[in-house]
Amino acid sequence: MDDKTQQLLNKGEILPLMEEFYTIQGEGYHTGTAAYFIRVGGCDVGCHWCDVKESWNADLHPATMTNLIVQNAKKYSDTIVVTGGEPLMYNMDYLTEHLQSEGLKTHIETSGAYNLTGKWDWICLSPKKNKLPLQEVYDNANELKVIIYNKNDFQFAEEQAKQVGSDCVLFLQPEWSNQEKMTPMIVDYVMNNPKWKISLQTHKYLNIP
Ligand SMILES: C[S@@+](CC[C@H](N)C(=O)[O-])C[C@H]1O[C@@H](n2cnc3c(N)ncnc32)[C@H](O)[C@@H]1O
Ligand SMILES: Nc1nc2[nH]cc(C(=O)O)c2c(=O)[nH]1
Ligand code: SF4
Ligand SMILES: [Mg+2]
Repeated sequence: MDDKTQQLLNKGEILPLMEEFYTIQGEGYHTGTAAYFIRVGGCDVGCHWCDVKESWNADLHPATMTNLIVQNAKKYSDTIVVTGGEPLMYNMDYLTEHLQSEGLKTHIETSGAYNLTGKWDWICLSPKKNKLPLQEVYDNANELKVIIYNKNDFQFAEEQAKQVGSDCVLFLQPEWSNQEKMTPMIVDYVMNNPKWKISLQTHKYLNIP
């Protein structure tokens, strides 16, 4: 990458764009709400069950002018979900300032493992054991969405819940490949521990992106 490109990337004026699509938010607090998704490439967190491993290598995704991403997004929806990959590997200030100045709501899906940049109307924090969130992301999370792959993850979820603010909405979401096994356990867990809610990947049941 040349110096000029690197500088634009550092300022968030370009971003490696994997895909963008208009769909229904399938997960968490805003489930059921129409939203435009911007998926940024690049992630080094390495979740073995990640459902978008194609996103991990940023070099495979074209550096795209952030202004163009914003001008396109505003044609589709008032609500923009920025996801990845791990969007906080990049400076999100430029993208979110321009989305908000167009009157759009900015939502993020993040592992919280990198500095919190950007101005967000909603932060969904999905913490990962192999690269824990930074304190500033815990402090600003609007929802905590812990993925349940096995029984040990309930303990991890409780530890993570201690780190977020008292208004943060708490979700347990079954890992997709293991959901037949874990969903009944999550149902029982939520009935016994009603501070938690269950989140399903409803877009996968609906066969939409
Ligand atoms: C693909 S990640 C991208 C954003 C960010 N890297 C993160 O992990 O939050 C988007 C959401 O999908 C969740 N997710 C990824 N793979 C999953 C799977 N196999 N089953 C359930 N949820 C999954 C993540 O935990 C996260 O909440
Ligand atoms: N419909 C839909 N909802 C989602 N919520 C979070 C997603 C993500 O991959 O970040 C996602 C996704 O990929 N599709
Ligand atoms: S942090 Fe997110 S994108 Fe990265 S590997 Fe884990 S689930 Fe996938
Ligand atoms: Mg997804």
